Amino acid sequence: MQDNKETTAASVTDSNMNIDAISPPVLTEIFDSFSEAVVVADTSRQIVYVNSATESLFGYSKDQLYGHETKILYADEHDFSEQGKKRFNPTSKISAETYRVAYQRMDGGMFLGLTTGSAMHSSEGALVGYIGIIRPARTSDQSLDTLQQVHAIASDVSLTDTQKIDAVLKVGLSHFGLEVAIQARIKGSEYLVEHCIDHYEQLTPHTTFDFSETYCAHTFHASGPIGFHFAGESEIRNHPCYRNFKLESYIGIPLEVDGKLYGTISFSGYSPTEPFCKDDYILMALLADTVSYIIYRKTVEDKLLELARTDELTGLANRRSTLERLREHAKLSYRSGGYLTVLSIDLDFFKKINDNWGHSAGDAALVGFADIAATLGRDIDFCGRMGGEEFIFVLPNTDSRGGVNLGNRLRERLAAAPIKLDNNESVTLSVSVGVAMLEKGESLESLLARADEATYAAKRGGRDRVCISELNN
Ligand SMILES: Nc1nc2c(ncn2[C@@H]2O[C@H](COP(=O)(O)OP(=O)(O)OP(=O)(O)O)[C@@H](O)[C@H]2O)c(=O)[nH]1
Repeated sequence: MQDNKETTAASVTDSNMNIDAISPPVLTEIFDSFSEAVVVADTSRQIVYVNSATESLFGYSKDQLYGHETKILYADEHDFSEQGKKRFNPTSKISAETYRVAYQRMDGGMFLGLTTGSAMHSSEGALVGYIGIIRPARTSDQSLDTLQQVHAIASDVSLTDTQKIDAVLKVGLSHFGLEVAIQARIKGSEYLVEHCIDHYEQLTPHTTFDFSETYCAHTFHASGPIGFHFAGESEIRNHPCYRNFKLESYIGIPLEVDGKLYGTISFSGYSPTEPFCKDDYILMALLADTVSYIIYRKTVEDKLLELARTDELTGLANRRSTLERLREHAKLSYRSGGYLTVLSIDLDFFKKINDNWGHSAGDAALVGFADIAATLGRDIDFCGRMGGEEFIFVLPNTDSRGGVNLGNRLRERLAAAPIKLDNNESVTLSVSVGVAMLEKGESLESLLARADEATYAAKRGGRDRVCISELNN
C-alpha cells in the first residue's frame, strides 16, 4: 500500500521554501503523482506551476496555463476576486483552508471544486506565492449521474458478472474521487479481495488480509454504510487498519447476499476528503444492492451449472461433464505427449439387485459404489457416471499399467466393503473393468470404444476382473 502523502497546503508552508526553491522541476517531483489538481501561483496570482492532474481536470496543457492569472480557472470572475480578498493576498492571515468554488474547464464545462488553498511563505516569513489543491466536489447532480451509470452497467447484457462488479467499483471510485475500491469476501478472520481497482496498481484480486486489521472491521457488522473522511483525526486513528494502510478517507458498507452477510464494498483514498453526506450513504446502499444482486445471481448460476454437471443420484460427474473433462485432458495429452488412461467400469449382475430387493436398493448400491470410487485415485483423477451401472475413471498422466492397478484396487475395496442397502441387507459388488490408454493420434471415440471392448472381454472372461486393451489387438 502507498505511503501516506501530506497533501495539505500547510505542510508546504512548513518546509521553509521560497519561490526560487519551488521551481517547476521540484514541484513536478513533489506533486505530479497526486490525483488532486495542484496549482501554484506567484504573488500576483499568475500560474507558475500545475501538475498533470490539473491538465486532466481542466483540459489545458501546462504551457497554456503558465503565466495566466488563476482567473482562467474560475467559472465566475467574482469568485476569483472574492478569493483574492479572502485568502490570496499579502495581508491574509489564513494558513490553509478548504472551500468549494465553481471552476471552468477549457471546453467551457463547469464543476464544483473542493479546494484547499493557502499562501506560501519563505523561511523569513515573506509571501512567495499561493497554492491550491483541487478535487471535484460531489453534488446531487453527480449522484444522479452515478446512479444512471450504475443502472446502465447492471442492465448491460454484454458484460460478464466480473466486468459488472469492476465497472460498478470504477464508477463509485470516480464518484467519491478516491483511489482504491474493493469488493471483499469475509470468512472468519480472512478478508479476501475478490474485485478491486487500485489507482496505484498495487492491490490485486485474491489478496488476503487479516480481517480484524482492515477498515472493513468497522463496517462488516454495521447496519449501514460507515465513512471516515479524515481517519487520522477520527476514532480509528489508533486502529491497526490506519497504522497499516494510512488511508485517510474511507467509505464502506456490508454486503448481504441471499440474506447472509457476505463481505463489504469500500472506497478509500490516501488524502482526507470532504465529509461524507446523506447522499453518499444512500449511494453506497444502492451500490451494495447492485453488487449483492450480481453476486447472488452468479452464485445461483454457478449452482445451476454444478447441477447440470452432476449426476443426481451419485453426486459424481454426469455423462456430459465427464466427456467434457475427458476431452480437456485429451487435448493436454495431445499437446504434451503425456499419458492418459481411461477405465470403463460395469457393475456385475446389477440387475439381480433390482430384481431381488427393488429399484431403491439398486439405487443405494450405486450410491455406495460411487462413494468408494470417489475416494480412489489421486486428486487429478476422477470418476463419472456414464449412465445406468456404467462408470468411467479418467486417469491423466497415467499409463495402462497404472490403470490396471487402480482397477484392481477398486475390486479389492468393493470386495472388502459390502454395501449396506436401505432394507438392512448388504451386498458385495464386483466390477468388470476395461482399461485403455490414449495412443498417439487416437480419437476419443476410439479410446472409449476400446475401453468398452475390454470391459466386455472382462465380462466374457467371468466378470470381477480387469482387462486391458491394446490398440493393435
Ligand atoms: N436401481 C437402479 N437401477 C438401474 C439404474 N440404471 C440402470 N439400472 C439397472 O441396471 C441393470 C443393468 O442390467 P444389465 O445391463 O443386464 O447388467 P447386469 O445385470 O449388471 O449384468 P452384467 O453387466 O452382464 O454383469 C438393469 O436392470 C437396469 O434397469 C439406476 O439408476 N438405478
